[in-house]
Amino acid sequence: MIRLSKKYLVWGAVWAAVLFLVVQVSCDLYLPTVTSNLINNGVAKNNVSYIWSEGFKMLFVTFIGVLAAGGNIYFAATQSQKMGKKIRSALYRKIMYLSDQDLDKFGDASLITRNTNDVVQIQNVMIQVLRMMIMSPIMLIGAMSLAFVKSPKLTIVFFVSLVALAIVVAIVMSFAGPMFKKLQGQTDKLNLVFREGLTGVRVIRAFNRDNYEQNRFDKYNNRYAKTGIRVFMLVSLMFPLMTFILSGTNVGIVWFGAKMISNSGLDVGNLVAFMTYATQILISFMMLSFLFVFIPRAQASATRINEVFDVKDSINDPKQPIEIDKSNNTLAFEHVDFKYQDSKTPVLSDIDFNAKAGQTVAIIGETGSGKSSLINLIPRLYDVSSGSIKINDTDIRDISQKNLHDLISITQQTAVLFTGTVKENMLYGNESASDEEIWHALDIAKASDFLKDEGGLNARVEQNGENFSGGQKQRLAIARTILKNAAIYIFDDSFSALDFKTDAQLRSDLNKDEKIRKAISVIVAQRISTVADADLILVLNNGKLVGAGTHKELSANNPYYKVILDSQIKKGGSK
Ligand SMILES: Nc1ncnc2c1ncn2[C@@H]1O[C@H](COP(=O)(O)OP(=O)(O)OP(=O)(O)O)[C@@H](O)[C@H]1O
Repeated sequence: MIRLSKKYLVWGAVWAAVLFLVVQVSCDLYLPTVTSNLINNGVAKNNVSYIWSEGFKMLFVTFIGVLAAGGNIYFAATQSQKMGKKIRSALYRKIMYLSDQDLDKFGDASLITRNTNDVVQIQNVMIQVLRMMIMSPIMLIGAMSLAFVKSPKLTIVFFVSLVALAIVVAIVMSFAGPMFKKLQGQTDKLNLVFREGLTGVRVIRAFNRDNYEQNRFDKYNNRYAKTGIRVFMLVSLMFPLMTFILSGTNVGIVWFGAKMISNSGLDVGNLVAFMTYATQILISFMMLSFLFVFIPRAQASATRINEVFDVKDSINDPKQPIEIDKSNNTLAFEHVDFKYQDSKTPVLSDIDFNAKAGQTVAIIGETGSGKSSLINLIPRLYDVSSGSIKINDTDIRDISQKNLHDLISITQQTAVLFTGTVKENMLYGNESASDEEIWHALDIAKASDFLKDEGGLNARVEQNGENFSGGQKQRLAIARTILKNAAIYIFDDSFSALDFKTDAQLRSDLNKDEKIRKAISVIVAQRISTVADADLILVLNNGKLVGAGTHKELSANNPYYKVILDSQIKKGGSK
């Protein structure tokens, strides 16, 4: 937490909070002395004018104390909230740049909890730290010194109470700390199951698994509630115990104080002041104790947040990047091997091919043969394990990621749309595109007809594009890809959701587009009809390149291609 505080607190504001607090505590500490004077010199001696003047003094000091408390609360509240805002924002930025591998490692649900619930824990504790953690020690030391001045003998009473309080706090803390850590982990699990339930709600209903999923959710919910009940019962136990010790202390002070008064060893006013100091001391100690119980919870959250910040970027920019522009580009895979971090066997082995501007490369192969893995290497979503990928004879690891991403336009296997309007989604591909250019891209992607009925470019896109069908979403994603001015266009199984006729029409229109005709297109597909026109067809089998050539060449002499071709002809596929 110290690390996050150092980075995200504005120290000028923190000092202002401290300054206001010092004023507030000074006022609080001065008040019992004024009370004691008022009783000893005013009430006991029947001096009405002294009572008035001390009374006004009390009001004035209280007023200043209230103002100072307001100032402190203002700075403490704004600083803790701003700190939360900055952490959330920095964490979001970090998450956006995490490699796919690291995203998989944390999981979506955990990253969401870290950026919401964990940050809130820190925020909540920080406001208390900026008040109690500073106020309590000052109050504790100030009240103890002043109480000691009033009566050194009576001080022994609350020393005994302090030891009792310390024992209670130590016991509670030792149990509560680990429990709070466990609670945060269980929040992750609960979010994960909830998220899965939400996204899979249709599947759950279709398979009649409502009860099964409900039980799964209840299992984690019960675990979370059990830990929560235990830890909060434990912490709540501190209240009555502390009140008991506080009351015992007051009884002890009154008992010994009364004896001292009867022996003329103490004034009544001093006893009243002493009791107020004793209450201040014990309350400060209690506040400090509560903080020490809640700090471990925030510390657990801070550790989880720092885990994300500490992830070293596995995909790095070169120190001296080579700039590549978009004209007459080439793309080459040179003996590329690739293996996912946690898997033992390589997903791709010895992939080798070349393409130049104006050519279309198609990749075909059965499910799981490595097609998506291959194309994910081009924008460096993952880095090759060995070999190299080159654009214009330059290794893509020697190009800045910004430059590389600028060269590439990609449609992923699952179309991703963002909440907003269709136009906003289209502008993702090209911020400065005119409406005319957008309609041109939508025309090629065969998305304009249904869009006209939906309200044109201003049609709403709901969360995950759920107000569009799978095929419509896919077409919008294709249009966005086309709209971008790129050197390499990648379509990962993007045409599978289209019927044969639309698929053929779309590819034919794609080839007519000036921008795309001059670029390299990489198409992943399952259907022979989609890949048949490509300049180079790569046949993948189990991560190995088992065929490369044109449709004509491969149909004549490649057994793997022939198997796919035969199976599709038998099924009634075209070509
Ligand atoms: N993130 C990942 N971590 C570990 N293994 C993965 C990951 N993604 C894919 N794989 C594995 O890599 C292999 C190739 O997967 P890939 O998605 O590249 O195949 P594909 O040919 O595109 O399949 P499909 O036609 O079904 O889309 C599969 O065995 C898969 O289990």
